[in-house]
Amino acid sequence: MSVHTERSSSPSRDKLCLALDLTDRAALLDIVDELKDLVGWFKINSAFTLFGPELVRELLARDVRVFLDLKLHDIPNTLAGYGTAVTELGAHLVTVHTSGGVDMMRSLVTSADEAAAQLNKPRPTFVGVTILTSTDQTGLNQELNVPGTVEEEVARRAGLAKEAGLDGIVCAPVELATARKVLPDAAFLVTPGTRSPGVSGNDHRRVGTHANAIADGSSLLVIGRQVLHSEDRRTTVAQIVEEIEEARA
Ligand SMILES: O=c1ccn([C@@H]2O[C@H](COP(=O)(O)O)[C@@H](O)[C@H]2O)c(=O)[nH]1
Repeated sequence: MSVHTERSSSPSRDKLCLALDLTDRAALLDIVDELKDLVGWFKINSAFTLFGPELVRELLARDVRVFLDLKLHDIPNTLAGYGTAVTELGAHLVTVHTSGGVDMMRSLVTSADEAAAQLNKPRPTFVGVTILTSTDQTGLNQELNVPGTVEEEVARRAGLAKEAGLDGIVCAPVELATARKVLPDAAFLVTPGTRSPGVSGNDHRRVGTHANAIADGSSLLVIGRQVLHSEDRRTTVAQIVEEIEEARA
């Protein structure tokens, strides 16, 4: 089995993913061109709905890594189809909801492994979304009717991801230490919900700083609005790079 693992020469670039939550195709590609020397990964959701696989190919042609944030959640047979499709497309990283269960997640991985062997190319890295960073303790217990603490539930779902053969998980920065205890050392831990000190966490309910997330073992910081809404995107990214470098020192 081969999985996308290639690394660039800049460690901080490898740790940074820009969430391209915008639907203007030209503006989106301009931002990628503006920042791709500093940012190694670019994530698409709504833009994929609008512009589809062609957009993924356009990003891949720019020699950046593509995070296709599909947050898959369906029956195992349907997930098998996705496993083949995302491998054929060449996405580097794909999300699936752990709440769909082990059989569902395993079906994605198995079909992607088969497609990768057939096509002689790596399959995407698969990470399981544990609890969305917009969910807090009250939301988990009262609205979703899930007992226990958020941290316990993240650990439980990380265990399901491991059992299903996923490569890692998505969690809030505050759960990294717990997740690292449940998962193998090589697990790929993706953390949205990080910000520079003093910057608004927006709709995230479980947030942390970029520096703390790196120090606690995040594999990839996913950052959108702090960069997209800033007056000078390059300066903002350069400042985040500094925070990452300091945390790694
Ligand atoms: O639990 C999750 C899972 C995914 N996300 C995604 O991360 C980015 C965060 O964007 P910001 O603008 O930096 O808040 C966004 O694309 C989400 O879809 C998440 O936030 N939480």
